[in-house]
Formats: sequence, C-alpha cells, structure tokens
Amino acid sequence: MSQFTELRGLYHLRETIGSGGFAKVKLAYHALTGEKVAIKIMDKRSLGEDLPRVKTEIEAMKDLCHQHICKLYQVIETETKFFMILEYCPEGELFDYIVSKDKLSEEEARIFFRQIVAAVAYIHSQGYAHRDLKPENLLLDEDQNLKLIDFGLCAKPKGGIDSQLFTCCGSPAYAAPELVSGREYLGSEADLWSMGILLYALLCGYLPFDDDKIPSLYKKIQSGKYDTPSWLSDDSKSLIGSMLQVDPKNRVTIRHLLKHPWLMADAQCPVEWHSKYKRSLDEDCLTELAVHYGKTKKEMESSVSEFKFDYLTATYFLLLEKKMKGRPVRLLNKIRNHEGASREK
Ligand SMILES: Cn1cc(Br)cc1C(=O)Nc1[nH]nc2c1CN(C(=O)N[C@H](CN1CCCC1)c1ccccc1)C21CC1
Repeated sequence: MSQFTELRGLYHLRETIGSGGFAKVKLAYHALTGEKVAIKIMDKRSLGEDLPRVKTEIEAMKDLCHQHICKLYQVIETETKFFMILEYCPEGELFDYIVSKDKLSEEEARIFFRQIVAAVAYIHSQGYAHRDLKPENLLLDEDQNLKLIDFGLCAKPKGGIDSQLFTCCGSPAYAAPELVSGREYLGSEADLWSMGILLYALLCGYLPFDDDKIPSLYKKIQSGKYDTPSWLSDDSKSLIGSMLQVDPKNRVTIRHLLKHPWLMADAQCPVEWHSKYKRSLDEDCLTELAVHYGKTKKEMESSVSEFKFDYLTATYFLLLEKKMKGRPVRLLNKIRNHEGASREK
C-alpha cells in the first residue's frame, strides 16, 4: 500500500472505509497509542472550488469539542493534500442503521434524538449552524452513541448564530422552505427544520417530503404538507409538527426542544447538552506524555495547551479517549517502523 510519507511512523494505514466526491476515508492506527482513527484524505487538485469547504470544516472542527461530535485529532496539510485525522466510529452511519431496522421504536428514536439535540444545542451555543443535518452525517461509535460529522457546509455567521445567511446548501430533502425559496434565513432555524425531517425519518423509515424531481420536491417542502402514518403517537406528531413549521418564526427553538415532554418522556430530565470535555488538561495524560517525551509536566502542559492539532494534540486526545473508555493511560514505547516490526525505543 502506498504509504503517504507524511503519515509514516505516526499512523499505520489500513483499508478505505468511505469514499465521496473529493475525499476518501481510511481506517488507521495511531502508532503511539494503538488507537483506531479515521483519516479523511482530500486531494487539493480535485477539490477545485470546494477547497473553501475543507478550510471551513477544519476551522469549525478545531473549535468543537463535544461527546456527540466526531473529534478532530490532527490536521496535516501538504502541497497537494489535506489529511484530517478524526475519531473512528466502528458502527458506521445512522442512515444504514435505520435502513437495517426499517424504522425505530419511539424509545430508540428518543435516545438518538436526545443526542442529536445535544450536539445541535452545543454547536449553536458556539455560534455554528451545521446546515447539512441528515442520518448519513451521524455515525455510531462502539457504544451506540451518535457522532456528528461533515461540517463542510456549516456556517459561523460573523454577526453570531442569529444573523442572516444566504447560501443555499445542504441536501434538498432536508432543506428548509425558506432555504429552498432562496430567501434569507437563519442557520439555527434551518437546522431545526432538518431535525424535524431527521426525527420523521427515525420514526417512519422514509422521508416526509420526497420526489425524484427537485422542483416538485421543493413545492412539497414549501407546502409543508406531509402524511403522518398511523403508528406515530400524538406526542411524536406534535413534536415533528413543531419543527416542520414552514414559517421559521413559528418553528420550535433548540432551547424549547431541550425540555420538550417527548424528549424527557423516559428520562424525566432535560437534555444534558454541555460538553463533557473539561477545560483543564488531564493530569494522567500529561504525566504519561511527559515521561514519554522526557519533559517536565509544566513543559508538557504548555506544549499540549497550544492545541496545534499536530501529532501531540492527537496523542493527548487519544490518551484521554483511552482513559474515558477505562483503558490504561499508556503510550506504546515500542515504536513500530513502517514494516510493522517493533524495536525498543
Ligand atoms: C462506513 N463505515 C462502516 C463502518 Br463499520 C465504519 C464506517 C465509517 O465510515 N466510520 C467512520 N469513522 N469515522 C469516520 C467514518 C466516516 N467518516 C466520514 O467523514 N464519512 C463521510 C460520510 N459522508 C456522509 C455523506 C457524504 C459523505 C465521508 C466524507 C467524505 C468522503 C467519504 C466519506 C469519518 C471521518 C469521520
């Protein structure tokens, strides 16, 4: 396998697990921790006018640190390529999970939707709108937790989350009426509409507005009329209805969603949306890093806290991952060279 020289000794590349328009995603192992990562590789030449989207995604993901957002560990930029080293989600896309189960029970849909609401409440609190919320952009980790990905279309409006946007983007079936009508819109309100489509897809297994011709799809979206199958409970119908409001000013806000009765039904507590990641650095991880690099903890702390999204940032976050999963906070001191043979450091 053609080893990218930029990754040599840092990551051991394995098979391709996804390929899209201008990018592909490969499974890899982070050499120092042995943890699995997903490396999104983009070729600058084939990016063309999509290049700004990559920069948007990288800058957004550097800012976002949350239990339901796919973690960015490292960015490597060369003359011809971008490498984004990201959290590996072994269970794939929520889209495939829904298809495999036809549709989800209200209880299971609620567990997933609470996580989606938490992720969106967090990114809105950081001033971002995702603008491409759909089941393909929600991955499942090994504990069936959702991780939001693909921030290439997200917006961080200059004037804050509640200032007007124009660019029409995202996937048509999930796009809000004001967006498909080419009017000005608020990113946060468009995200809430997409979440209504998402909840409908979780509970029904198909989309409320669908048509293979875009113009007629847009007409259906702008009409706001969709059918509600018999198996939907009254509470589900009213929650979906509060998000699929054609007039964005009548649409429920993320703040209301957090304490909506349907979302609190089995849990009796509002959705806990704040990031579980602490501001302060983890002592155990710093100690292990200091030992490994032969530095004092103070030196280690100041290097790590720069968060340059270099190999040190990746190693810190992956050590933290190991700790949060109850695995030993240890670095592999046998650095395997690229043949895979290991030698004492
Ligand atoms: C598909 N699959 C099956 C299993 Br099992 C694990 C996976 C898997 O892909 N896991 C995984 N972990 N981490 C990631 C992934 C996929 N992945 C992705 O970023 N996947 C997206 C998927 N998008 C959804 C709509 C269009 C493309 C992607 C983007 C560009 C090119 C290819 C794929 C990351 C890196 C964040």
